[in-house]
Amino acid sequence: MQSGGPTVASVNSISTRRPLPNINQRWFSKSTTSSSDCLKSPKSSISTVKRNLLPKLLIRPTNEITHRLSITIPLSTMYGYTPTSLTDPVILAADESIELGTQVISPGGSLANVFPILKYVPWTWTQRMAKEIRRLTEEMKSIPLEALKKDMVSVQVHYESMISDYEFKANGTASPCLVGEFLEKKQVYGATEEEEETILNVANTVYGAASDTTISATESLFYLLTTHPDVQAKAQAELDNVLLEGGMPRLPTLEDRPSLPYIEAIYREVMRWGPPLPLGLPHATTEDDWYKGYFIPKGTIISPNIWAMTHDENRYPEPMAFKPERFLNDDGTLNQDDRILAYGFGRRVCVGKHVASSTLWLAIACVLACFNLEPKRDADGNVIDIDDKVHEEGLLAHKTPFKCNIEPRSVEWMSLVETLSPKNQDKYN
Ligand code: HEM
Repeated sequence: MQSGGPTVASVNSISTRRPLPNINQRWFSKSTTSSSDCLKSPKSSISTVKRNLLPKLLIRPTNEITHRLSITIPLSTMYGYTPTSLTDPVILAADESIELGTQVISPGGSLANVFPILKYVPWTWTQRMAKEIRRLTEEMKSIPLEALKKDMVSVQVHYESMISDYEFKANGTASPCLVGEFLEKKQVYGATEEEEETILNVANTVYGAASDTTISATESLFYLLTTHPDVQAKAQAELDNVLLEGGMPRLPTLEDRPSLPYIEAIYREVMRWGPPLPLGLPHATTEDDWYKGYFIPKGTIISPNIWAMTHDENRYPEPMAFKPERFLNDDGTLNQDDRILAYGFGRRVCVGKHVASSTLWLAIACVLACFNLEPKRDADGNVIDIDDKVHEEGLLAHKTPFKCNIEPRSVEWMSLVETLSPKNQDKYN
């Protein structure tokens, strides 16, 4: 548990009656340039990081990598669906729907948040947005659902007597997924329309909640590692100690997590430095309240200023600096500051925080084990400066794009990564 950090009380202290605490302009400056067991299981995180992240680092631009990692996990755990590219129709519909949705729910993002009566007036901006979001949400649901149903039909024909087994696809390539599990049980036990609707809505919520947040954290991760070679070197020394067996490398797994305190400290520091939702998600009070002399009427929209909490100078001196060491004791063990405020608080805390934590930890450990990251150089060999700007997209913060080189650390690591490439999967599995 966290020791003496910001509490839920400090969350309540921010009301619409009072200006938000002095949040750093960088997050919001428009002028910047450039469930089910599926939710608890780290398995999807492991295979996605290994198959979708590492081989791609050898060949793809980083923005595609961060998207691929972050989008594939929720889509595969919910629908067993693997998008083929960043222009996959599910991704396009989701991107647009999430962007419009976060605009609408942002405090001040819509007049209807201030004057709720406007929700009922047809042809207002909010009404039109809501209609468009509904259309896009239907697309996000129906495309992967139809793909999954097709696969399941072939299962019925092929494996009729094994319908209650976890073999969803005739070709056997799909991992178990929430919607598939439901459809399978429905064939055996039946289900009401309402139950089906609920499951599909859960799947959609997870996809919406999991993708952009993980993308944002992964962007911060790549930026911070690229600009901090000292942190990379320290982390790689720790990883080599655990992962090199007889000189031969192996990839990290979640079982290694307790043996790698510096990697854990990097995870905590990335989430502290760049909380993906700097102002959390807005909530409304259910009754009148007083806090430190401020009256907060029932129905007030409250935004927890997570960014201010993770950049509290008293708690985190030099808060803009990236220093994983702030989470370590003098003897190199982890300190007690293990509450990741970026996931929110209380009853509505992020339900996917364990999936996110496993995914991000594996991404940090695997990337650093296999690669060195450094800023790109121009034709004369000079380092191209990387700015520290971050921009907002709805409620989410994203690092502005930057260029970096991602090089395998050695021939041995490179060969290991190549074995994970999809074209080699059959050979090595
Ligand atoms: C870096 C990754 C992530 C961050 C920083 C993050 C952060 C958050 C935050 C701040 C909230 C709002 C909490 C509140 O209302 O106080 C939230 C809610 C939620 N998150 Fe996450 N999240 C992440 C990843 C995920 C993943 C991977 C999933 C699903 C697998 C997920 C599913 C959800 C859901 C369903 C909610 C709504 C919970 C509710 O309202 O009861 N999130 N998340």
